[in-house]
Amino acid sequence: MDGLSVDGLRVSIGGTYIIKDISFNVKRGRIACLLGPNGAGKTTIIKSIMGLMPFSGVIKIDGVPMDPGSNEFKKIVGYVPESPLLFDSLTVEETIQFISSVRGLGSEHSDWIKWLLNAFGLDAQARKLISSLSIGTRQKISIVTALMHRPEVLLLDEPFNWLDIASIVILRELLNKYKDNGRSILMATHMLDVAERLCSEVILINNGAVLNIVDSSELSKDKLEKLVLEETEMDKYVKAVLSGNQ
Ligand SMILES: Nc1ncnc2c1ncn2[C@@H]1O[C@H](COP(=O)(O)OP(=O)(O)OP(=O)(O)O)[C@@H](O)[C@H]1O
Repeated sequence: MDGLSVDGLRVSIGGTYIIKDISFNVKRGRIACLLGPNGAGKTTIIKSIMGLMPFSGVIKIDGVPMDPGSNEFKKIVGYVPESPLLFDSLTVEETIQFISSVRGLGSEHSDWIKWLLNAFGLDAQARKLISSLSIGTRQKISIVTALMHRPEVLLLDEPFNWLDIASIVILRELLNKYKDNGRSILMATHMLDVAERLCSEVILINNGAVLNIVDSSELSKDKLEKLVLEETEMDKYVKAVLSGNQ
């Protein structure tokens, strides 16, 4: 099963490589989690795969090299950015209509979009301006807009941020189903409980490089916390802080 593959990804800013020759793949039917400290490079990896940052390397979907900026790529990929990127002056309804029109979605998508809006409790917000909504509600709209064209590959940057408990459970189960239907999902997260429940493999990142890729069937939550702290050497920092005088 092919899915998403990333080969030799490098990102240079001001002459310094902030992503250094990273390679991994996310097969169909798998969820890979990018885990690592703040500033490790998780968002940069996702943004470069989306074509939002200049990079070198090869991105393939199902074995086919893709140009991240192309329409073909956008049709098969869904993206939830670190913070919702929406137009403040549109209503929720207009936002959905706008994205449907840009993506050329026809009436065959209507039931699925209605289902998504209902699942995240957005029906009642239809006439409200984006600017008037809470950050959690904007995040739900960002998730709906990433899913409405039923993409084969999902790139999610901290998708659970700001969500209430019900939405966390709904998104978690939705992603599980999505994975079981043979899609590939790459997700950056700091939430170890989510990683433990959802991820097929954990890609540990630090200083712009892959430290390790671990199949999560081998990991319990406690082990995952220990693994992330030890592999990134954050354990030394945590010990030093906690053993200091307060
Ligand atoms: N546009 C930019 N200009 C300069 N440096 C950048 C830029 N974007 C990212 N970086 C640097 O690249 C490194 C990786 O940042 P990135 O946002 O990818 O980390 P992250 O793992 O997603 O962190 P977090 O967990 O805090 O979200 C950081 O050192 C950051 O300062």
